[in-house]
Amino acid sequence: MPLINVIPGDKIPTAPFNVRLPVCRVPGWLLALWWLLRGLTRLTVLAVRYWWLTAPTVAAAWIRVRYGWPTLGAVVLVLTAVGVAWWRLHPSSWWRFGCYPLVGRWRRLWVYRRRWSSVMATCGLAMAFAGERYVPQLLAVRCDRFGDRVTVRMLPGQIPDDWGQAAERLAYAFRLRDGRAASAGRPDRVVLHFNRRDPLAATVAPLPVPEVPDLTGLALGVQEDGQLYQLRLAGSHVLIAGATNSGKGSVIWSLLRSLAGGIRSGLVEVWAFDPKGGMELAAGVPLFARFAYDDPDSMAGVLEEAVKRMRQRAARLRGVTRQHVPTADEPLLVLVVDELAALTAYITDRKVRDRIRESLGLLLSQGRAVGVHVIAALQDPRKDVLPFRDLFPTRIGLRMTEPEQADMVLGDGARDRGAVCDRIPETAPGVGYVVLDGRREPVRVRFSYLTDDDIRHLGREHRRLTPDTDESEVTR
Ligand SMILES: Nc1ncnc2c1ncn2[C@@H]1O[C@H](COP(=O)(O)OP(=O)(O)OP(=O)(O)O)[C@@H](O)[C@H]1O
Repeated sequence: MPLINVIPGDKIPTAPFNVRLPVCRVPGWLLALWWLLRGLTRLTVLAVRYWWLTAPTVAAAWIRVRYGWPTLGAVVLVLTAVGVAWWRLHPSSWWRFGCYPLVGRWRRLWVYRRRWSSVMATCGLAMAFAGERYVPQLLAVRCDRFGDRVTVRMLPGQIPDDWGQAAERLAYAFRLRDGRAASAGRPDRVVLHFNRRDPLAATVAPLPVPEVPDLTGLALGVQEDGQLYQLRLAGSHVLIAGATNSGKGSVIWSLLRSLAGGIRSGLVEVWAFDPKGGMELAAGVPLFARFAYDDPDSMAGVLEEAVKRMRQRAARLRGVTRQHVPTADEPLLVLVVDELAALTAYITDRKVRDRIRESLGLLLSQGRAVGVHVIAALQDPRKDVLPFRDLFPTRIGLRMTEPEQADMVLGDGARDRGAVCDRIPETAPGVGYVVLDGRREPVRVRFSYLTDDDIRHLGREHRRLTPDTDESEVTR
């Protein structure tokens, strides 16, 4: 038995009452006094810990004894009126500072505290050491409109990934459906996110188009915590993976919309490839400098032109700068490919396929520094379908059909850390997971959705202003 208990968890006594028979005779009254004192101390601790319950109860009892029922009724009435007035006049502060803190305390006591030890044991998060049992400590519960954020102090030896794997079981144990774990500011803590309602249930309307696109943060959608999701295109290529109808088109169009200001001014040049016959991208033709579809041979030719342009640019910039800065003379070149696998795997003509693969490999490995970026969507992320998966620094995982596909797209262990792409319902197109800089756990995002009218309107409002803009010329 160690001399000092070094485990910072809640210790569970092996039996409800640890009564040890005294070696010497202790008088019965002393024993009774001892138990009474212990009971009183425990009661005081509970009264202080749950002051938000005990303080109003004591105050109500005192008013009732001192002034009688009518006064107590009047005080309750006034407090209710103040609450209602606050709610009507300033609902956001009422929810934030009045309601949710109280609901959080109540849920901590009633939902979590009550079942904590048993749930920790049944979900495999409790441990035994030196004959004693320990459970992780429940530190705080915060509520908002969508669910609970539960902060826990982990036991030594546990990491947030252990909690990520158990998160769904924990959610069900606490009678909720959706759970995931995220690391907290301190290394001994983990935050469990349990949702009652999905914050991303509603479709996200198209976001405003900035005059000058910020390539370090293009706003494409909304994150689960309500913040805008901003994608860093500078120095990156983007891979969008998802099953059919998962909303890949909405990611592409959100991206094109955020770039539209630059397309109009000539800072950004988009070359679009739509191997599925032009169905997906045709509505935005006025935005594109090149639009290749249908014929694999011509698409291979356009890709080779892009490689040529990249090489010329690299030769010009060599020794001048290490990162290209877009100008109207030398714009950012963005290659958008809908269904990349149709170029890399499904083409039967081997020669054409090899030409395409070679060009793509060169663009992906050498394009970033010289302002040539590839944005590609695909359904099947397996390596034999997309050999250059690892050359895409930014990856987006939408709804997928197999659990292991999340790891293929977002990196090993992504699913255990919460990217459950296979669990995204078919009723939530445009919802996906992304990995943000400096965040271990993938973040759930909903991308904005542009209808065909929105796309046509975008094309009209932000069509390229350079003199060569002519749909018949740019469409191949
Ligand atoms: N972000 C979104 N928000 C709401 N609904 C969306 C969103 N994205 C797509 N949808 C809906 O889902 C349907 C399919 O979307 P989309 O065509 O973008 O999927 P996809 O993954 O590109 O499919 P495919 O692989 O067949 O081309 C759309 O017609 C639209 O109704």
